[in-house]
Amino acid sequence: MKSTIIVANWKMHHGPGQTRRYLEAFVPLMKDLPVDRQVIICPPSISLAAALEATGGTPIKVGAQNVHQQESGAYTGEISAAMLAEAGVEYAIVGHSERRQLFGETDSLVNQKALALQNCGVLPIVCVGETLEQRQSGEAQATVRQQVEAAVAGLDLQRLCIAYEPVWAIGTGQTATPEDAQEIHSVVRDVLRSFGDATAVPVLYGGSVKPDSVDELMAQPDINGALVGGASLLVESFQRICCYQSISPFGRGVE
Ligand SMILES: O=C(CO)COP(=O)(O)O
Repeated sequence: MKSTIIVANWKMHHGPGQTRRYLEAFVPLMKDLPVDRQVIICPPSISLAAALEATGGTPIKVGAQNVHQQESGAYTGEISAAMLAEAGVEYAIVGHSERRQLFGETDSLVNQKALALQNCGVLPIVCVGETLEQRQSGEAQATVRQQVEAAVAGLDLQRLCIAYEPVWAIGTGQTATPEDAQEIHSVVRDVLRSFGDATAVPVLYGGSVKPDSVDELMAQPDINGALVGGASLLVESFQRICCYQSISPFGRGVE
């Protein structure tokens, strides 16, 4: 896997036509993408085919935003991991806080979904993160630790991404400070160590990532990429995020 992974989570935005128009403009801009970066676009399910077509033959990958945990059956409105794989989708987000909060997804369900994806060769991007209440009551680390432990059970660490998205930072414009994010990322890494090769798993940060906050976040030692919502909806801002300039921790100049 590439050393830095930048994922666009479009949520419920951009139908097939808008997806095509976006990618027609975006794909050519990615010719300047540094070689260590992987860009993944996660559109709504209805736009996956358009995204796959528009990114075919380019280094850009396509991911889904959700999956059903069962192989097949009477689950009206749902899509299986095998169907995603058959369509050419290589990644899928699972356990996003919006799914946990609005659709009642539990840690155990997130784990089942991730297992279903790996069984079909689709790489899960498992989201974890504490609420504002949990942070304010000093439970951020314990919450994330428990979410990662539950989500990762039985998974192959060589084919997995984790995304730390503090719920209070999502869509609020309130990004975690690089230091706060790094602190939780190192907790995630610590939990992963008890499951195997923790260095194999990219740990992404999500929550109000913007072109002007990305550089410092990505300079943290345990942050391996970004999961971007609002700022991925416009070509220009997402291009700036994807092509951020690495800041060397030793080369930030004099304060
Ligand atoms: O939820 C997110 C990505 O999955 C983050 O969304 P925002 O970047 O809009 O805060």
